[in-house]
Amino acid sequence: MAWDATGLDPRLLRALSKRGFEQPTPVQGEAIPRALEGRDIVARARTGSGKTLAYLLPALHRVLSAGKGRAGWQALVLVPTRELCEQVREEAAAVATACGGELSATAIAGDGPLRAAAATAGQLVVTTPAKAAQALREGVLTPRMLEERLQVLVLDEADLLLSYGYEEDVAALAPQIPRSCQCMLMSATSSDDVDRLTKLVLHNPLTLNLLGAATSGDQAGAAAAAAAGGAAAEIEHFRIDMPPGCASGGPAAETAEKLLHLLALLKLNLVQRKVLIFVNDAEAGMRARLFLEAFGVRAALLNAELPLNSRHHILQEFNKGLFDYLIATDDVHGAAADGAAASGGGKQQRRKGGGGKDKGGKRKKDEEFGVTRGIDFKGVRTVINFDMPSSTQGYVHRVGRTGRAGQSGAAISLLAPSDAALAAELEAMLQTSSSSGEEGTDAERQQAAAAAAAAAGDDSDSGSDDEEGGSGRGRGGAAAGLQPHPRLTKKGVEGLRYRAEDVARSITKNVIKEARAKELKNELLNSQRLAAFFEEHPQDLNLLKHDKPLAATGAAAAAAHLKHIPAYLRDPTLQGRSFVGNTGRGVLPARKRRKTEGLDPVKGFVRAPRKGGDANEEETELEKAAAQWGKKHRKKAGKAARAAEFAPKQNVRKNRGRKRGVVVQQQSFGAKWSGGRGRVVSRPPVGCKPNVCTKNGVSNGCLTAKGGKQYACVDLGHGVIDATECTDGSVCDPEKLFCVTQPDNSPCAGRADGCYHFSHHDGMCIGGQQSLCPNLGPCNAAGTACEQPAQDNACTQNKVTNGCLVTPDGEFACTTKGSGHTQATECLAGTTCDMATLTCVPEQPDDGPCAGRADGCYHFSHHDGMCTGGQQSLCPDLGSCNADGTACEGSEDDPNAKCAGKRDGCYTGHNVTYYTCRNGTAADCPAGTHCSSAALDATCV
Ligand SMILES: Nc1ncnc2c1ncn2[C@@H]1O[C@H](COP(=O)(O)OP(=O)(O)OP(=O)(O)O)[C@@H](O)[C@H]1O
Repeated sequence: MAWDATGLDPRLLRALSKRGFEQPTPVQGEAIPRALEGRDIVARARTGSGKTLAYLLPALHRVLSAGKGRAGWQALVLVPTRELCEQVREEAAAVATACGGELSATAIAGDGPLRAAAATAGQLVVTTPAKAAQALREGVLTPRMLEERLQVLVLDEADLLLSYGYEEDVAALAPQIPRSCQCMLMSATSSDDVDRLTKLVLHNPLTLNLLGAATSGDQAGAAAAAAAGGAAAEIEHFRIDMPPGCASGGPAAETAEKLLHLLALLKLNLVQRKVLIFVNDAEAGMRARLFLEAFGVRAALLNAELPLNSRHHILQEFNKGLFDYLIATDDVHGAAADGAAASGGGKQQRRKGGGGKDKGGKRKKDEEFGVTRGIDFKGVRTVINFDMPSSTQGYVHRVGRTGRAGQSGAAISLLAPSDAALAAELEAMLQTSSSSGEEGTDAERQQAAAAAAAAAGDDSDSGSDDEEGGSGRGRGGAAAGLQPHPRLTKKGVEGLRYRAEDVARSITKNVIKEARAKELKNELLNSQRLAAFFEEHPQDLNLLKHDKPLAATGAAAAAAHLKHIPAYLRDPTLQGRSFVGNTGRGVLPARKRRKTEGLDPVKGFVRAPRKGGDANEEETELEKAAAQWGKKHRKKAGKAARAAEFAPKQNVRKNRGRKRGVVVQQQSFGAKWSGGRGRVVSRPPVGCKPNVCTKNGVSNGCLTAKGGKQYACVDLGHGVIDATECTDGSVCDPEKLFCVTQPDNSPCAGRADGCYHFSHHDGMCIGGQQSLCPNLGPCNAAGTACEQPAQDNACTQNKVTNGCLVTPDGEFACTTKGSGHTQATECLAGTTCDMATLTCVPEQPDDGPCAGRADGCYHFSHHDGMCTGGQQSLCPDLGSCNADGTACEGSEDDPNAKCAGKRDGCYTGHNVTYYTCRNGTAADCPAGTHCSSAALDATCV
C-alpha cells in the first residue's frame, strides 16, 4: 500500500515523505485507513513494526481536520514510562514540524506543576496513566474539559500498562472519556491484560492482528519491510546453555560461565553490532561491564539508577552509533511485572509488585521510569539475554529491541540450568508463533509450554558438552524456536576460560560497589554541572562518554595483553566471517587483523608456575602451542626468554629446567599480579633502551621515540615492554605520554572535501548516518565512509565543512556533536536544527518553558526546562530553581535582573547576581572586570 491510499491529510503525507518513510508498514497500512473512518481500533503487531505512527498519524489527522479553531490539547496518548513519553513526543514533534508548524506535541511526564503544563500543552499530549489520573484528581482535567476537547485517546504498549500497575488509574479515567472520542489500543503481545483494558476503555473496536505480518511473507508486510529496511524483518532466536555442572557451584559459578560465554561471543566477533545486553539488576550490569572492560571491550550501562538526563543522553549516543555495546538493566518494574504476569498473579498483586503506590497514595520516585521497554533503540543487531527475563512477555519486549523497522536481528539467550522452565515456555511460544503467526494468549502459551517441557524431558544439558556443535547444540532442533548458536564452539569458549575465570573472580562485590558509586558520581556530574559547559565545548565531550573505563586497578582494569586474544587461543574454525546473520561490522577490520596476526604469543606471558603448584602441571595446550611457535620463531622466542630472565628470582628458580620460550602463565591478571607474585622490575626493560620512560620512572603507557616512530611502552612487568598500546589509529604523544589521535590517521587523511573526523571514531558515516557526510555523496555500503563528493552545491559553494547536506528541498543539515547536542550553525538564518531529523527546519514558536518570556530565560535544545538537574546557573535573571528542578522560580520583575539579555554565562547566586567566566575568558564579564581564575565557575571581579 502507498501512503496516498491511506487517506491521510496531504500535510501529513508531505511530512512522511520528508522523513523518508516511503511506504506504510503493515500495521500502519491496516490501522490508518480504518482509524480515519472513526472506529475504535485494537492493533496487535510485533515490536518495531511502526505502531507509534500507526496511531499518531490518524490522531494528528483528526486534529488537523478540526482546524485552527481548536487550540490546546485534543489528543491524549498514554504510555507506561517517562522515557516512552519523551520518545513518542519526539516522533510526533518530528511529524508535526515537517507539517509546517501547525501542530505541536507535549510530554507531561516530570514532577512539574500539572496545571501549567496542561495550560501550555500542544494539541497532542503524551503522558502516563498516573499523570492523567492525578490531573483528574487535582481538577486540572475535568469531565467537562474532556467532553469538550478530547477527540482521540491512545493506550500505547497496552500489554505493559496494567503490569506496570496502572489499572486503577485507567479505571478512574475510563468513565470520563466522552463517547465521541476515538480510542486506539496498541500492543506487541496478546495477553489477558490487553483484553481487559480493551473492555475497560474501547467501544466495539475493530481488532487488527498483525503479529505475524512481518514474517509471514504477505505482500503488504514484505513491501513495507522492504521499504523500511530492505529485507523482511526477521529475528533469529538462539540459545546457549550453560554447562549443567555450573548449577552446583551456585549463582557465582553460573555468572562466571555466562561471563565467559559473553566474552567469547563479543571477543571472537560472533555477534553483529550494535549489541544490547540485558541483565536483571544494576550489580550484574556493572559486573559485566567491568569484566568486558578488562578485556578491552568497552560497554556503557543503562539502568534506573542513573539520572534521567544521563539515561536520555546514553540512549541518544547509542542510537547515533557512538558506542556498540550497551548493558541495560531491565527495570525493576518490568521485572516485577513480568514476575506477576508469569505467576498469573492477580491485579492487586501486580499493583504491589509491579508499580504500586506507597501508603500515602503517592507514586514512588522513579515509578514511571522504564529504561528499555518500548524504547526505539536504533540499529541494534543483536540482543543478548545475559540474565533471562522472568516471563515470555518480557522476552518478547526485550528481543523486540532488534529487528526493528524492517531490519534483521538476532536474540541470544544465555540459559542457566535454572532457566529451564522459561526456556521451555519460550520454545513453545516461538513454535506457536512461527506456525500461526501469533503468540497466543497467556493460557495458550502456558499449555504449549507444559507440552514442550514434557517433550524436552531431561535433555536440557545435551548441548553443553558437544565438542564442535557449540554450547547448546542438540537442543531445540526444530526449525523454529530457540536454535543453538551455530558459531560458538566449545573450543572457542574454552580457549578463553582461564583468563575469563581469573578476571571474573577479581570482580568482587566491593569492586562493583565502588565502580557503581564512581559511575553514579560521573553521571551526576555529567548531567548537572557540566551540561552547559559541554554545550559550548563539544571537543571536550570525550569526558562525557558513557563507556569510559571504570576500573582503575585490579584485574578489572584492562591490562593491555587481555585486550588481544592471541591466534593460538582462537578456534581456527571461527576465522573469517564470524557473526550470525548479515555482513558488516562483525568482521575484524583489516587494520586490526594485521596487528594481531602473527603476534608473538609469548608476549604478555612469563615463566611463573601457579602458586603452590607443580611447575610441570602447568604444561597445557597453550604451552605446547607456544613451544611449537617458539621453534618456528626462535629469534623472537629467544628474546622473550631473555625477558623472562628479569622475572622475580623465586619464579625463575622454580622454573629451572623448563624449556626456554615455554609459556607458563600469563603474568598480569590483576589480583594475582597485585597479590604479591608480580612486581615491577627496576632494571632497564628489554625492548626499550633507557629513555624518557625509564628516566621518569613511568612504568605503564610510557611512550618513547624509536626509529623516528613513536610507541607506547607499556611495562607488562618482568621487563617485557609492549609497544602496541596505541590502537585505533592513535599514535603516541611523547610530550603528554599518551596515545593521541592524529588527523592523518583518520579516513579523512588527504581529503579536502569537508570530510571530518570524530576524535573517537574511525569513520565519518557513524552508524551509516549520511548527515555526517558533508558535501559528499551517501555513506558507502559498509557505513564507514562517505562516497565520492556530490556535485558542487550550496554546501561547497558556501564552504560549509561540517554536517552540511543539500536535500532536494534545499535544506541544510545540522550535525550532531556526539552527545545529543546539535549544532545549528549550518542552518540558514531563521531555521534551527531539528533533533529528530537532523535537518534545518523553520524556527518554531518556542513551546519550551521560556515561551513568551523576555527576561533572559533560555532553553536548551535538548532539555525540557531551564533548571536542568536543578542547576541554578541555568536560571538567568530568575530566582532559583523550583522544587522539582524543572523550571526557574521568579518572574520578569525580578529586582536582580542584571543578567537580562545575557543568554550565556550569566549566573544568579543566592543573594547576588554576577557573571561567570566561561572557559576562562572574560567575554561575558562586564566592561572593566576580568575573570578571577580559569576555573569553570570563576567570577568576574
Ligand atoms: N513506514 C515506515 N517506514 C520506515 N520506518 C518506519 C516506518 N514507520 C516507523 N518506522 C520506524 O520503525 C521504527 C520502529 O517503530 P516504532 O517504535 O513505532 O515500533 P513499535 O511497533 O511501536 O515498537 P515497540 O512495540 O517496540 O514499541 C522506528 O525507528 C520508526 O521510525
